[in-house]
Amino acid sequence: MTDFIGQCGGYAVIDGGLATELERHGANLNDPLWSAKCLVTSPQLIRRVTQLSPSHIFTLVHLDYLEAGANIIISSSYQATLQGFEAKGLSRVEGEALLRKSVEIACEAREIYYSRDAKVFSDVIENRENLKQHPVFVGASVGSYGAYLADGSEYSGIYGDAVTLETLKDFHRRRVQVLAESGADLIAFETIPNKLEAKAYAELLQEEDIKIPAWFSFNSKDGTNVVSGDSISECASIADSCKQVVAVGINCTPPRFIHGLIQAIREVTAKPILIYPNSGETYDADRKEWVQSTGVVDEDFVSYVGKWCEAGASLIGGCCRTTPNTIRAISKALSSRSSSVTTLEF
Ligand SMILES: C[S+](C)CC[C@H](N)C(=O)O
Ligand SMILES: N[C@@H](CCS)C(=O)O
Ligand SMILES: [Zn+2]
Repeated sequence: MTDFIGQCGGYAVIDGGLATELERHGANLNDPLWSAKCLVTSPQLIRRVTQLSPSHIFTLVHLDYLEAGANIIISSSYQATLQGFEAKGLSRVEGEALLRKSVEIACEAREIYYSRDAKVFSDVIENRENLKQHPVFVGASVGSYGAYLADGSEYSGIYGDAVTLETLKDFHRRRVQVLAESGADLIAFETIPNKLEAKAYAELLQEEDIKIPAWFSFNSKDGTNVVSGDSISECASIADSCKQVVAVGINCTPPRFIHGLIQAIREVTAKPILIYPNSGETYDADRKEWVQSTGVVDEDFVSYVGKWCEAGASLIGGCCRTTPNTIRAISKALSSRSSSVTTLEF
């Protein structure tokens, strides 16, 4: 991850809200599968389908984020679980295929992005040796058990005593195995709401000898602890102790809480720190809608970026309710701090 960040110029840009963009393009995510519903019903909403007629051009979310400057795009598997698919009547084999599909869509978007960029560059630049293009990783999203519950539990982290370490490991095991073999560059464990789930992920990575790296990203609603009330230091320490974890951080958390959380994480790990906050709005899990009043506009969001870098973050993006515009602005803010770009071999 450190090499990748170096290739990105010292700071890597993570994409923005995926579900947010699907909704903006008309998807109704009021479903237990939330954004993963589109994997079952309309993958074309997530993958750009470029045909000759402009009326057939669908907005493709991954590609929009790449064009906005993202170095890491995160697959649509956040709420894609084998158990959730089975509840919809899909077989285990079909569910595993959909998990792979979520990563394949992101990898295809990266290919389209590279080939388009190559075409644009080759039209204007004769010497291909000089072509510069930003590197891109695909992260396979793993949302928490609370995300699968589809009741906003990833913002409480309270699962009850019946849910043990073994419950969580068994819940995630096959999904993690499938995603690890999907062609993704890393597994993005996102919106981790408590210490128990972090421990379950760390043990799974080791027990299953997962061959691709992972990041652990927690969420907070007070700037001091993760949402369950567990200490961010303890959570980040679990990530620090796991050899497959190559970055640790915070996502889907209001921007105003991020600075202190970066400082707390830096005290317990030397691994790269990632942050991709949400807009600061609140999620109404019953209505499956965001309450707009508490959010910040892109300008305010981006005004934090310099301070987050100074506190130690080196991977920065956005989560729910952020858009390609947010990511474009982050990319611009980071490029003024970056030291280099890579040369791409076509
Ligand atoms: C990150 S939250 C907005 C995802 C959606 C939630 N798990 C739900 O199903 O309501
Ligand atoms: N990768 C997910 C995170 C939800 S918290 C998304 O952007 O929809
Ligand atoms: Zn989010």
